[in-house]
Amino acid sequence: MKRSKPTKLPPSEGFLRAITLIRDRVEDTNVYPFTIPAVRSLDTLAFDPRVTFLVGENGSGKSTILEAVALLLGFNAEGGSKNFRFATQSSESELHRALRPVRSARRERHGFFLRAESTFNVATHIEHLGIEAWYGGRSLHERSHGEAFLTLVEEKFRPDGLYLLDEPEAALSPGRQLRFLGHLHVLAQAGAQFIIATHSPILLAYPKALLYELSENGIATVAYEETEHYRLTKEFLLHRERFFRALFEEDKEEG
Ligand SMILES: Nc1ncnc2c1ncn2[C@@H]1O[C@H](COP(=O)(O)OP(=O)(O)OP(=O)(O)O)[C@@H](O)[C@H]1O
Repeated sequence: MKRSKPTKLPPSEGFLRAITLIRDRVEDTNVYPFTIPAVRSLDTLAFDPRVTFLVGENGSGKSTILEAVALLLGFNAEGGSKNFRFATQSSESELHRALRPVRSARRERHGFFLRAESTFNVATHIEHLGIEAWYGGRSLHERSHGEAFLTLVEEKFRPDGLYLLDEPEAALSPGRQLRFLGHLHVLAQAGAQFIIATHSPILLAYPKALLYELSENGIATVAYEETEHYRLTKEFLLHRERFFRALFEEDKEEG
């Protein structure tokens, strides 16, 4: 009798369950980053085992929290894998020193912290290390921003990896954002964990994600359709002439 191969189920746990703010370790709540409402209100922030998004207005604290998680887990502040040790300008906050990670029994074997502004520096460091062969055999500098980013995802991201991404959409056209979502889904279903700060209504639509919205009121879970990003983009695409009427009102008055 022919036996079917046992299917290997992906692990149900992620690597990082949560982060907890230890208030006793906060020296001064009146200075950055504790002046940011989302940081000030942090207590325990639980992550989805697969995909968590941080969404919110510019300056709401997404990058600050993502960077603190990266430093807490031992990533280079400016991006890259845990083996990357380059720095161009040190500007990280002290938040990671006041955080405690709540880890699962699983340990990530791969990982990347990518910030929008440092894909270029990550590419430079890869060249410096002479490891382009790992990234498709061609310098990441010889690719566009979006191509370099997708090459990293396609060549380097693994199911046993933890990935912290800051505005990955900055590099990607809408079509490539969809392609990225395809990779994200395959990797997440196979066991990878992602924590992503984003403004993209396309990425945020990923149906299996946990969404946190950062605002003046702190940080709270939110449904996709309730995010400002979804509502504003939808309204704009459906009724852009209304927006233009309101936005360009001044022109009319002056003319
Ligand atoms: N090194 C720093 N020192 C002081 N304030 C800072 C520093 N870095 C950021 N801030 C301030 O902290 C707040 C949160 O910044 P952060 O970069 O975390 O926001 P964000 O939600 O990621 O914004 P964006 O969507 O524009 O990337 C902002 O008001 C910013 O000006």
